[in-house]
Amino acid sequence: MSLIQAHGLTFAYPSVRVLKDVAITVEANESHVVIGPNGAGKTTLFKVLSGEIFPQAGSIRYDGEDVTRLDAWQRVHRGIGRTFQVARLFGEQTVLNNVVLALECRERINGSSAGRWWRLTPARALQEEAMERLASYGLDRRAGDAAATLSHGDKKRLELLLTLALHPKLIMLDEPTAGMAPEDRRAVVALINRLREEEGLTLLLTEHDMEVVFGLATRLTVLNYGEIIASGDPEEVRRDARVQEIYFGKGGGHA
Ligand SMILES: Nc1ncnc2c1ncn2[C@@H]1O[C@H](COP(=O)(O)OP(=O)(O)OP(=O)(O)O)[C@@H](O)[C@H]1O
Repeated sequence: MSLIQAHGLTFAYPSVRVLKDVAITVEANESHVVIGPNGAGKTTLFKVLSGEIFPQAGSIRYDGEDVTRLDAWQRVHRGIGRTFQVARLFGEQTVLNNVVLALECRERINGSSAGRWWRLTPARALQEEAMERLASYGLDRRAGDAAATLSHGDKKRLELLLTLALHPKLIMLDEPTAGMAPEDRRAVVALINRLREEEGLTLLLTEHDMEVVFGLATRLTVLNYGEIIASGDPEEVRRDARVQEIYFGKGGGHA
Protein backbone atom coordinates (compact mmCIF):
# COMPACT_ATOMS: atom_id res chain seq x y z
CA MET A 1 0.00 0.00 0.00
CA SER A 2 1.30 3.48 -0.83
CA LEU A 3 1.36 5.87 2.09
CA ILE A 4 2.52 8.84 0.02
CA GLN A 5 1.82 9.38 -3.64
CA ALA A 6 3.10 12.69 -4.96
CA HIS A 7 3.04 13.79 -8.59
CA GLY A 8 4.16 16.81 -10.60
CA LEU A 9 5.65 18.62 -7.61
CA THR A 10 7.09 21.92 -8.66
CA PHE A 11 8.59 24.48 -6.32
CA ALA A 12 10.61 27.63 -7.00
CA TYR A 13 12.05 30.27 -4.71
CA PRO A 14 12.07 33.71 -6.36
CA SER A 15 15.59 33.23 -7.69
CA VAL A 16 15.79 29.45 -8.24
CA ARG A 17 13.60 26.60 -9.48
CA VAL A 18 14.17 23.83 -6.96
CA LEU A 19 11.70 21.01 -7.71
CA LYS A 20 10.83 20.22 -11.30
CA ASP A 21 7.88 17.91 -11.84
CA VAL A 22 8.91 15.52 -9.05
CA ALA A 23 6.97 12.27 -8.54
CA ILE A 24 7.65 10.14 -5.48
CA THR A 25 5.84 7.21 -3.90
CA VAL A 26 6.45 5.94 -0.37
CA GLU A 27 5.16 2.45 0.34
CA ALA A 28 4.01 1.45 3.81
CA ASN A 29 6.82 0.02 5.96
CA GLU A 30 9.70 0.96 3.68
CA SER A 31 12.84 2.93 4.49
CA HIS A 32 12.92 5.20 1.49
CA VAL A 33 16.13 7.23 1.27
CA VAL A 34 16.44 10.28 -0.97
CA ILE A 35 20.00 11.19 -1.89
CA GLY A 36 21.37 13.99 -4.05
CA PRO A 37 24.20 16.50 -4.19
CA ASN A 38 24.12 19.64 -2.02
CA GLY A 39 21.37 21.92 -3.26
CA ALA A 40 19.58 19.16 -5.22
CA GLY A 41 16.30 20.01 -3.45
CA LYS A 42 16.02 17.24 -0.82
CA THR A 43 15.13 19.50 2.10
CA THR A 44 12.72 21.46 -0.10
CA LEU A 45 11.01 18.19 -1.08
CA PHE A 46 10.66 17.32 2.62
CA LYS A 47 9.21 20.76 3.37
CA VAL A 48 6.65 20.32 0.60
CA LEU A 49 5.71 16.80 1.75
CA SER A 50 5.41 17.86 5.40
CA GLY A 51 3.36 20.98 4.62
CA GLU A 52 5.93 23.56 5.70
CA ILE A 53 5.67 25.09 2.22
CA PHE A 54 3.13 24.49 -0.54
CA PRO A 55 4.15 23.47 -4.07
CA GLN A 56 3.29 25.76 -6.95
CA ALA A 57 2.08 22.72 -8.90
CA GLY A 58 1.47 19.05 -8.26
CA SER A 59 -0.43 16.97 -5.74
CA ILE A 60 0.30 14.92 -2.62
CA ARG A 61 -1.88 12.08 -1.38
CA TYR A 62 -1.25 10.64 2.07
CA ASP A 63 -2.97 7.41 3.03
CA GLY A 64 -5.46 7.98 0.19
CA GLU A 65 -6.32 11.58 1.14
CA ASP A 66 -5.34 14.69 -0.83
CA VAL A 67 -3.18 16.67 1.64
CA THR A 68 -1.58 19.07 -0.84
CA ARG A 69 -3.11 22.13 0.81
CA LEU A 70 -3.11 20.93 4.43
CA ASP A 71 -0.70 22.76 6.70
CA ALA A 72 2.06 21.02 8.64
CA TRP A 73 0.10 20.68 11.87
CA GLN A 74 -2.85 19.04 10.11
CA ARG A 75 -0.42 16.54 8.59
CA VAL A 76 1.04 15.82 12.05
CA HIS A 77 -2.52 15.03 13.17
CA ARG A 78 -2.76 12.49 10.37
CA GLY A 79 0.45 10.73 11.41
CA ILE A 80 3.31 12.42 9.59
CA GLY A 81 6.30 13.14 11.88
CA ARG A 82 9.40 15.03 10.90
CA THR A 83 12.89 15.77 12.23
CA PHE A 84 15.23 18.46 10.95
CA GLN A 85 18.87 18.82 9.91
CA VAL A 86 19.43 20.87 13.06
CA ALA A 87 17.39 19.35 15.89
CA ARG A 88 14.46 21.52 17.00
CA LEU A 89 14.15 21.33 20.76
CA PHE A 90 13.13 23.61 23.61
CA GLY A 91 16.74 24.25 24.56
CA GLU A 92 16.07 26.05 27.85
CA GLN A 93 13.70 23.34 29.06
CA THR A 94 14.92 20.16 30.69
CA VAL A 95 15.22 17.02 28.61
CA LEU A 96 12.34 15.54 30.62
CA ASN A 97 10.10 18.55 30.01
CA ASN A 98 10.74 18.32 26.28
CA VAL A 99 9.36 14.78 26.29
CA VAL A 100 6.43 15.68 28.58
CA LEU A 101 5.50 18.53 26.21
CA ALA A 102 5.51 16.13 23.26
CA LEU A 103 3.34 13.66 25.17
CA GLU A 104 0.92 16.48 26.05
CA CYS A 105 0.70 17.29 22.35
CA ARG A 106 -0.11 13.65 21.63
CA GLU A 107 -2.82 13.72 24.30
CA ARG A 108 -4.35 16.83 22.76
CA ILE A 109 -4.25 15.29 19.29
CA ASN A 110 -5.89 12.09 20.54
CA GLY A 111 -8.32 13.94 22.80
CA SER A 112 -9.39 16.45 20.19
CA SER A 113 -9.82 13.86 17.45
CA ALA A 114 -11.99 11.77 19.80
CA GLY A 115 -13.70 14.88 21.26
CA ARG A 116 -12.64 13.82 24.78
CA TRP A 117 -10.58 16.54 26.37
CA TRP A 118 -11.55 15.40 29.87
CA ARG A 119 -9.82 12.05 29.37
CA LEU A 120 -6.34 13.57 29.28
CA THR A 121 -3.74 11.46 31.06
CA PRO A 122 -2.70 12.92 34.46
CA ALA A 123 0.56 14.87 34.52
CA ARG A 124 2.26 12.32 36.77
CA ALA A 125 1.58 9.45 34.37
CA LEU A 126 3.01 11.53 31.53
CA GLN A 127 6.17 12.16 33.56
CA GLU A 128 6.54 8.44 34.20
CA GLU A 129 6.01 7.61 30.54
CA ALA A 130 8.53 10.32 29.59
CA MET A 131 11.14 8.79 31.93
CA GLU A 132 10.54 5.32 30.47
CA ARG A 133 10.96 6.63 26.94
CA LEU A 134 14.16 8.46 27.93
CA ALA A 135 15.50 5.30 29.55
CA SER A 136 14.92 3.27 26.39
CA TYR A 137 17.13 5.74 24.53
CA GLY A 138 19.76 5.89 27.26
CA LEU A 139 18.90 9.54 27.92
CA ASP A 140 17.33 9.18 31.38
CA ARG A 141 20.58 10.18 33.11
CA ARG A 142 20.24 13.60 31.40
CA ALA A 143 16.55 14.07 32.27
CA GLY A 144 17.15 17.07 34.57
CA ASP A 145 19.58 18.90 32.27
CA ALA A 146 18.64 21.66 29.84
CA ALA A 147 18.22 20.19 26.34
CA ALA A 148 20.65 22.79 24.97
CA THR A 149 23.48 21.17 26.96
CA LEU A 150 23.18 17.76 25.23
CA SER A 151 25.80 16.57 22.75
CA HIS A 152 24.91 16.80 19.05
CA GLY A 153 24.15 13.06 18.83
CA ASP A 154 21.98 13.14 21.97
CA LYS A 155 20.05 16.16 20.64
CA LYS A 156 19.24 14.25 17.46
CA ARG A 157 18.19 11.22 19.51
CA LEU A 158 15.97 13.36 21.71
CA GLU A 159 14.38 14.97 18.66
CA LEU A 160 13.61 11.54 17.23
CA LEU A 161 12.16 10.48 20.58
CA LEU A 162 9.90 13.57 20.59
CA THR A 163 8.74 12.82 17.05
CA LEU A 164 7.97 9.21 17.99
CA ALA A 165 6.03 10.32 21.07
CA LEU A 166 3.35 11.67 18.70
CA HIS A 167 2.79 8.11 17.36
CA PRO A 168 3.40 8.86 13.70
CA LYS A 169 2.86 6.31 10.91
CA LEU A 170 5.44 7.95 8.71
CA ILE A 171 8.59 9.69 9.90
CA MET A 172 10.59 11.99 7.69
CA LEU A 173 14.20 12.28 8.87
CA ASP A 174 16.38 14.97 7.34
CA GLU A 175 20.00 13.76 7.63
CA PRO A 176 19.55 11.86 10.89
CA THR A 177 23.29 11.12 11.26
CA ALA A 178 24.70 14.49 10.17
CA GLY A 179 27.70 15.48 12.27
CA MET A 180 27.74 12.20 14.25
CA ALA A 181 30.69 10.01 15.16
CA PRO A 182 30.77 6.58 13.42
CA GLU A 183 29.52 4.64 16.47
CA ASP A 184 26.57 7.04 16.88
CA ARG A 185 25.78 6.58 13.18
CA ARG A 186 25.70 2.83 13.55
CA ALA A 187 23.39 3.18 16.56
CA VAL A 188 21.01 5.35 14.52
CA VAL A 189 20.99 2.82 11.66
CA ALA A 190 20.15 0.03 14.14
CA LEU A 191 17.41 2.15 15.72
CA ILE A 192 15.81 3.06 12.39
CA ASN A 193 15.89 -0.56 11.23
CA ARG A 194 14.23 -1.56 14.52
CA LEU A 195 11.50 1.07 14.09
CA ARG A 196 10.68 -0.31 10.67
CA GLU A 197 11.01 -4.02 11.39
CA GLU A 198 9.55 -4.20 14.89
CA GLU A 199 7.20 -1.24 15.08
CA GLY A 200 6.03 -1.23 11.47
CA LEU A 201 6.91 2.42 10.86
CA THR A 202 7.44 3.90 7.42
CA LEU A 203 10.50 6.09 6.97
CA LEU A 204 11.47 8.70 4.43
CA LEU A 205 15.01 9.97 4.88
CA THR A 206 17.71 12.10 3.36
CA GLU A 207 21.28 11.11 4.10
CA HIS A 208 24.76 11.89 2.84
CA ASP A 209 26.71 9.01 4.40
CA MET A 210 26.68 6.08 1.97
CA GLU A 211 27.32 3.46 4.66
CA VAL A 212 24.19 4.68 6.44
CA VAL A 213 22.23 4.86 3.18
CA PHE A 214 22.98 1.26 2.23
CA GLY A 215 22.63 0.13 5.84
CA LEU A 216 18.98 1.04 5.97
CA ALA A 217 17.48 1.86 2.57
CA THR A 218 14.87 -0.53 1.22
CA ARG A 219 14.29 1.91 -1.62
CA LEU A 220 16.60 4.60 -2.96
CA THR A 221 15.70 7.73 -4.93
CA VAL A 222 18.24 10.08 -6.46
CA LEU A 223 17.41 13.75 -6.85
CA ASN A 224 19.66 15.88 -9.02
CA TYR A 225 19.02 19.58 -9.72
CA GLY A 226 15.39 19.15 -8.69
CA GLU A 227 14.71 16.12 -10.87
CA ILE A 228 14.49 12.46 -9.96
CA ILE A 229 17.02 10.57 -12.03
CA ALA A 230 16.62 7.09 -10.50
CA SER A 231 14.42 5.31 -7.98
CA GLY A 232 14.09 1.68 -6.92
CA ASP A 233 16.03 -1.16 -5.34
CA PRO A 234 19.15 0.38 -3.71
CA GLU A 235 21.63 -1.96 -5.41
CA GLU A 236 20.05 -1.43 -8.84
CA VAL A 237 20.10 2.33 -8.32
CA ARG A 238 23.75 2.11 -7.29
CA ARG A 239 24.52 0.43 -10.63
CA ASP A 240 22.55 2.97 -12.69
CA ALA A 241 24.88 4.67 -15.19
CA ARG A 242 23.80 8.27 -14.40
CA VAL A 243 23.97 7.66 -10.67
CA GLN A 244 27.44 6.14 -11.08
CA GLU A 245 28.52 9.24 -12.93
CA ILE A 246 27.25 11.60 -10.21
CA TYR A 247 28.22 9.65 -7.08
CA PHE A 248 30.41 6.69 -7.61
CA GLY A 249 32.48 7.82 -10.56
CA LYS A 250 35.93 9.32 -10.51
CA GLY A 251 36.63 10.62 -7.02
CA GLY A 252 33.07 9.64 -6.15
CA GLY A 253 31.60 7.92 -3.13
CA HIS A 254 30.10 11.13 -1.80
CA ALA A 255 26.50 12.18 -2.19
N1 LIG B 1 14.60 29.89 1.73
C1 LIG B 1 15.26 29.83 0.56
N2 LIG B 1 15.27 30.90 -0.27
C2 LIG B 1 15.89 30.86 -1.45
N3 LIG B 1 16.54 29.76 -1.93
C3 LIG B 1 16.57 28.67 -1.14
C4 LIG B 1 15.92 28.63 0.14
N4 LIG B 1 16.10 27.40 0.68
C5 LIG B 1 16.81 26.70 -0.21
N5 LIG B 1 17.09 27.44 -1.30
C6 LIG B 1 17.83 26.99 -2.49
O1 LIG B 1 17.13 25.89 -3.03
C7 LIG B 1 18.04 24.93 -3.55
C8 LIG B 1 17.74 23.57 -2.93
O2 LIG B 1 18.00 23.63 -1.52
P1 LIG B 1 17.69 22.38 -0.55
O3 LIG B 1 18.06 22.83 0.82
O4 LIG B 1 16.34 21.89 -0.80
O5 LIG B 1 18.77 21.33 -1.09
P2 LIG B 1 19.32 20.00 -0.40
O6 LIG B 1 19.36 18.96 -1.48
O7 LIG B 1 18.55 19.69 0.81
O8 LIG B 1 20.79 20.42 -0.02
P3 LIG B 1 21.74 19.93 1.21
O9 LIG B 1 22.15 18.54 0.88
O10 LIG B 1 22.88 20.89 1.14
O11 LIG B 1 20.94 20.06 2.48
C9 LIG B 1 19.45 25.44 -3.26
O12 LIG B 1 19.90 26.08 -4.44
C10 LIG B 1 19.22 26.45 -2.16
O13 LIG B 1 20.19 27.48 -2.22
